Amino acid sequence: MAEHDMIEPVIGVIGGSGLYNIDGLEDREWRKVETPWGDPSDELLFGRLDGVRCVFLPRHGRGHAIPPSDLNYRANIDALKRSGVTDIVAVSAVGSLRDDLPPGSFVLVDQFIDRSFARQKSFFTTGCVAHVPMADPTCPRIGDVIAREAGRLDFAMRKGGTYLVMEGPQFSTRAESELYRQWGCSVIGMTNMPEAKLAREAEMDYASIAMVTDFDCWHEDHDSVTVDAVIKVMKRNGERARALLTAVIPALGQARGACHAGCDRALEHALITPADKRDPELMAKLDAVAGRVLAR
Ligand SMILES: CSC[C@H]1O[C@H](OP(=O)(O)O)[C@H](O)[C@@H]1O
Ligand SMILES: Nc1ncnc2[nH]cnc12
Repeated sequence: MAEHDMIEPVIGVIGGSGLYNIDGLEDREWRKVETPWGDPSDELLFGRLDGVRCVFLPRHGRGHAIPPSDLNYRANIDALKRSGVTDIVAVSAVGSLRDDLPPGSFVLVDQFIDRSFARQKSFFTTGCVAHVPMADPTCPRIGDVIAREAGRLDFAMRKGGTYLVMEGPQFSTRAESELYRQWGCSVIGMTNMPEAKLAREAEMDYASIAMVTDFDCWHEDHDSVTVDAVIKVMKRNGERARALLTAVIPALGQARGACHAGCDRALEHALITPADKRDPELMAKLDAVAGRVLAR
């Protein structure tokens, strides 16, 4: 896309623990989307909110049956891209690593430390190598819109924070939790990587709203984190996230030019394998993710 072209954005929402649906969608329809990377977590929910096209995907599937390490992150991102999504708002439950982010806090994440290790992290495997920039892993344009709408709703949200991605599914040990605090991390979760990396490779703008459910295990006034405790806070967080999305989606959906941060052109200078050395089978699989740059 050239910088002066106008687009009608399509907003993708990836719902994490506690968010399996979104409110107020017109023309709603759950549809199966096939991808060359396998099956996404579930069918995708298509619809419109105030006329803005949006597509919702429950990250762990409806019924939350898929753990973080078994999620097919590539299929999830490809399915959204294939469905026309331009902007992704990811919503996730997290533990807090800071005293001033108690359960119930919302954080607009702007950095990640990726400690996950048992996942497929790239669309670009042997046969076509690409290295996209990740210095700023989230889209500041989407972040500004979320922060503005949160402000309008009088909704407290911390702008900026580092999300430590652990492999899981077990929660962290106290020593790990203390280490991540020393590293200056704000929150801990299990899913935003490789999701954010793959969104960047697929040239989709990605923002992450982290909803704090617990103090992980470092906090002296709190016991170890348990799923029961997490679920109690998660229900309330989920309701508030749905209210926020009802405002954010129509605001993000206004016609716009290219992203000033360049997220939608991340592959522009990323491919290193020359055209005549690329694997045709892999090229076919990359049709949705990299079609813009491979077509020329
Ligand atoms: C239910 S607590 C642990 C679980 O919740 C988070 O999931 P998501 O990021 O999809 O909201 C965390 O990453 C774990 O997968
Ligand atoms: N403490 C925690 N650690 C990892 N993922 C989480 N998701 C919610 N709380 C979490």
